Amino acid sequence: MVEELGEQSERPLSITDQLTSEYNTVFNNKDLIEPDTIVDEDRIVGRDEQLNRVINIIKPALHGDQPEDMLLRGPSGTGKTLIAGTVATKAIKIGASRDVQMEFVEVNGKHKKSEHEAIHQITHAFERELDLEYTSKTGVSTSSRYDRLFDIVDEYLDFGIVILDELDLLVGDSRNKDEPPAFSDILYKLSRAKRIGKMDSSFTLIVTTNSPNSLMSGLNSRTDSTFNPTEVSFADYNANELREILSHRRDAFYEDALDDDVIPYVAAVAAQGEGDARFAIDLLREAGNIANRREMQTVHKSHVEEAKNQVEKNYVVDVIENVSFQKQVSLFAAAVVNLYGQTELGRSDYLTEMSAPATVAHTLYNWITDHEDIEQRSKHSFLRWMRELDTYEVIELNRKGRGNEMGVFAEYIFHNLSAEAMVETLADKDKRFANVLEDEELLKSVVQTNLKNF
Ligand SMILES: Nc1ncnc2c1ncn2[C@@H]1O[C@H](COP(=O)(O)OP(=O)(O)OP(=O)(O)O)[C@@H](O)[C@H]1O
Repeated sequence: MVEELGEQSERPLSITDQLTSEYNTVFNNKDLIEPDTIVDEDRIVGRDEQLNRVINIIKPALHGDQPEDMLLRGPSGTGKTLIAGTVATKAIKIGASRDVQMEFVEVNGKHKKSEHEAIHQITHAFERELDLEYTSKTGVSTSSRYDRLFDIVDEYLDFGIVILDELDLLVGDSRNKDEPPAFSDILYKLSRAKRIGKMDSSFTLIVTTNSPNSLMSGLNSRTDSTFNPTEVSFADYNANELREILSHRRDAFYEDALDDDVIPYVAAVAAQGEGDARFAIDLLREAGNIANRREMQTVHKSHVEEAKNQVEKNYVVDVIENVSFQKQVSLFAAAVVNLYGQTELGRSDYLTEMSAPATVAHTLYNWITDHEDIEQRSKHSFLRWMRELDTYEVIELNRKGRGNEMGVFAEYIFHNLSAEAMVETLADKDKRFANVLEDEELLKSVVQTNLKNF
């Protein structure tokens, strides 16, 4: 049957005309403000002390001596990876000119779920850098992955640099509570291999973390005695420093494409938050994207204002997707209380429609773990994870009095990202969360009964 098309509205321009029409963009060299670009030395602002320390630690490798391992500590976006990557890249170039064969690889603990996956990734990155045949991740034991890594370093390199970014996030979901986190085993096995001289060549570990306490307290005693890094601290940036960092990338945009107040404004917004240079750069890029979408030739302050919400949301989603499974279950429980408890929350004298009381969230945590046969951890652990999510600014932890000497209670507030968006994000990520949502009426009644009794 021939489909009746009916009367068609005139398309103003053909697809070809649209694709080939004039292309306007505010970006001259967008790469400069893309997330993973390692910029040249002359675009690094400040950080002289940290640069000097990292240089002095790496330098012995160029003379055949073993550098110490390093722990670069400090909040997100303060230049830890940038400094480590820039010094490593330069050292490799100098090494090549002196016949010292060096290579560096970087792996981020945030995106890795297990020790096996992380070691495979390191091995794979060396294989890629050295143009070697890739070996498979599956069907081989973790210890043979380590062996392959040590063989590569031994056979092809005088010296390897392994940057382990945000390593404290590599906890390893499938471990039970008595086992140390995955990062403890990784650090133990890598640093021990050097100690017992498993190879003729050697490597150094550069670990970066936002949370040195979680990292160091997660090490078991055997790791503690083999991994003794030199620590280098990175503080967050103030508005002036952020303005300088952004000004050094001004040429990412065409000459007249940025209003004069855009860079100072982006710097001020980022400084008010965490003093995070990544956030500042992301905000500037997103403001440019918005101007482009509107087909405007100049980025205005209003575009930054608009971009702010989007960038903040992306950050929260990124954290949620990458925290350990138990933290996700805890957050899911609290978000479910808020999402399905709106009626009760609205009626309450002490709570608001943006909150979820901690005790009810914990009851739901127990209910969800029973429902999906997930390992149930203590209330103490639940409260600790939620406190951590507060420090990552996923939720806000608030303590409130009920008045009339009825005591104080804790509540979680959802203002950066709605509880609904959190529930959706998690349900898309893991089918156990989607299962819990299947019987919506049951879930609602569990939440509401618990809120009534609160
Ligand atoms: N001093 C600086 N000069 C120029 N650019 C900087 C500086 N510090 C950070 N940046 C830029 O900010 C972004 C984030 O930096 P980087 O990835 O090094 O942060 P980090 O401390 O490793 O963060 P995280 O802990 O989240 O991994 C990168 O684009 C980096 O180039």
